[in-house]
Amino acid sequence: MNADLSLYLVTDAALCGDRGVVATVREAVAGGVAIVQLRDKDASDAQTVDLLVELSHAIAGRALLVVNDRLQAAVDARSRGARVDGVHLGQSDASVRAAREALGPDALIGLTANTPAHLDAVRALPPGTVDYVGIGVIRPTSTKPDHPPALGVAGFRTLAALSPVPAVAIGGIGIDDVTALREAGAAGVAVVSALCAVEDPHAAARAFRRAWRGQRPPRVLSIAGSDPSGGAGIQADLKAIAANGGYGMAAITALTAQNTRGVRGVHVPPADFLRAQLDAVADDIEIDAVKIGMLADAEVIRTVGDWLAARRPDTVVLDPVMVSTSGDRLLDSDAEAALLDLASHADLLTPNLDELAVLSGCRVGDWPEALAAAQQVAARTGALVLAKGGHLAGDQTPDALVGADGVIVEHRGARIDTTSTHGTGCSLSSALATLSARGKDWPEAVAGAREWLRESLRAAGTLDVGRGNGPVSHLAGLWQRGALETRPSPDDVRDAWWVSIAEVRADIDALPFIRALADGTLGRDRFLGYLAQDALYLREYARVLAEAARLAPSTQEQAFWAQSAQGAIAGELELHASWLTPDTGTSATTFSAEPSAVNTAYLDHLRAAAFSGDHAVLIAAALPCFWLYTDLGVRLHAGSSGSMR
Ligand SMILES: Cc1ncc(COP(=O)(O)OP(=O)(O)O)c(N)n1
Ligand SMILES: Cc1nc(C(=O)O)sc1CCOP(=O)(O)O
Ligand SMILES: [Mg+2]
Repeated sequence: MNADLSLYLVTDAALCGDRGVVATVREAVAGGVAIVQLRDKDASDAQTVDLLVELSHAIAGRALLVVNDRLQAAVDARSRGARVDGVHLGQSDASVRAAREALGPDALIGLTANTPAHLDAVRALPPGTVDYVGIGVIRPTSTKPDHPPALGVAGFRTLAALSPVPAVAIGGIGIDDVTALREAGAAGVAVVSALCAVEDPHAAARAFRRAWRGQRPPRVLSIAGSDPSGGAGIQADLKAIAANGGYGMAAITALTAQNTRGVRGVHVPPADFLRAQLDAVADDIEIDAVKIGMLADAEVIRTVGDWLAARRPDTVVLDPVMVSTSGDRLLDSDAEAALLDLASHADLLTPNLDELAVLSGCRVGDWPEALAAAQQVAARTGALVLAKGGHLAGDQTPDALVGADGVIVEHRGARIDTTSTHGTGCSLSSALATLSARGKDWPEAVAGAREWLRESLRAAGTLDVGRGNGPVSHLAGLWQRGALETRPSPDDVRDAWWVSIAEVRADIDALPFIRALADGTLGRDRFLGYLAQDALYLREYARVLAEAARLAPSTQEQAFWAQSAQGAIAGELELHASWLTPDTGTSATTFSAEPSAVNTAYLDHLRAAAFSGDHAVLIAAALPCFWLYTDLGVRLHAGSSGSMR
């Protein structure tokens, strides 16, 4: 069997503690463990069979499952319907030939080998009898008191070089050993205490996977349709993967004739050719993550499901393309049922609201209903669900990561004013798969992918592609950060800053006070109260600007800051004085009101920066007031607080 041995968990009931073996395995597999070995010297044969059956259900095809020593237990568990992929045998356990005979040609048979003679014996066996060897111990370990002498990495390297089959390192391995062992020729690392005896096996497994992967970009395979206009499908996926730091690959499930104004036709190649594409990639390249998009019919869906069952990468994101933008169901009932089955192979699902309604069978008319439906789908499939609010009415577009127990994290933000939304679902799911494959946990991946997509949407208008709904600008971030020029101009840097804080600006625009100011409904007292606070603010702000003048490195800057300080006192206070007097309906006490909590916090921030003695820190703290005030004033004056600039 051609197995992924990279991260190999060997269980130990005592080290798993109160959490137990099954929960430990479930968490570690979710974190990226590729193969699990049930090892328990104290359990009876019957207990071992029972636990194999339970582990088989818990793993559900997400990793391989083998048993230590007990060949009959593997046979018996299989007869009870458990998926037991094989057995690991020591030099004094049953023979590997008997194991191969009992479990068949597709089973995974491992053998312990600690000397060159052991490896010579493997070489003498019929090819295909042993799939891998376990070589150890790397260093002494209390987990296996009767362990052989420690080899160290060098000793492992020597033996691995003699092995006719892939060699897994074991014994006293920690996260810091991974790179050296991989460079010494290990096909994987087998660990017990480093995954069983830790607080968070999921996080530990992800750390091991990151260490195993090293600094190379993750390999992300898109399994989706082709959109020749470049805005959606594998074309969008490849751009999104690259923009988020991955190496993109693509197996095409369908060819479409489409542009930004719609789909003219779809051609679905034979499903066995899709399988051939998938196997061709997997046979040659270690795939770290897959993103699954358009799957045209039940046969194609089942083909992908069968492939995942045999060669599942660490991360699987399924974007369940089931409903067209116009609301038409794209799949027949057989295909929808097959897609729901496929969903149980995924780590994360990214349905839009219409697809969430189909998957859950619930009404999804508003955001609370979307969250409830997402929780129901998560509970049913075992996958996490990203509920996407983009199709909601109104000017808010929330997203929420939801699990079986409810909302894990929710993001809110104003809708970005653009019609260039073609391919946003494809792009987002590809970004999520890539960020997860780079080692981010799902909340981090969701936050990063959402921010990247919003930046791509904000810049989409600059592409000017097609006369329909155009694509997002997948590489906008790279372009704006000057990745394609030698050095961004000050204007480019300023523009990039505006783009990077666009969500903050959108939130400011959405503030009730600003909206009331913009549409003329702000009450007089509210405005006078604001002026009173602003006057208190300006008095202190002037001191900060004076400090900036004092610290300024050049006379020109010194003059600028001194004039600004004078302006804060003279011009603004004079304006407030003309408003905040008894004949304008405010009493002296209004004017001398104490700074509000927000005002105080802001002033404390500025004072801390001012008296840090660092000019750069001071002007970095002081300038946002200048820039945002001007920006807001200009847009309010222009009577529009929607378009940014
Ligand atoms: C992956 C792997 N390698 C070596 C061993 C040790 O197996 P064995 O020699 O049978 O010793 P016990 O595990 O039975 O004490 C292993 N279990 N897994
Ligand atoms: C199960 C086993 N077999 C070994 C061998 O050398 O064959 S060492 C070992 C235990 C490894 O535990 P830990 O990762 O906690 O050191
Ligand atoms: Mg043994």
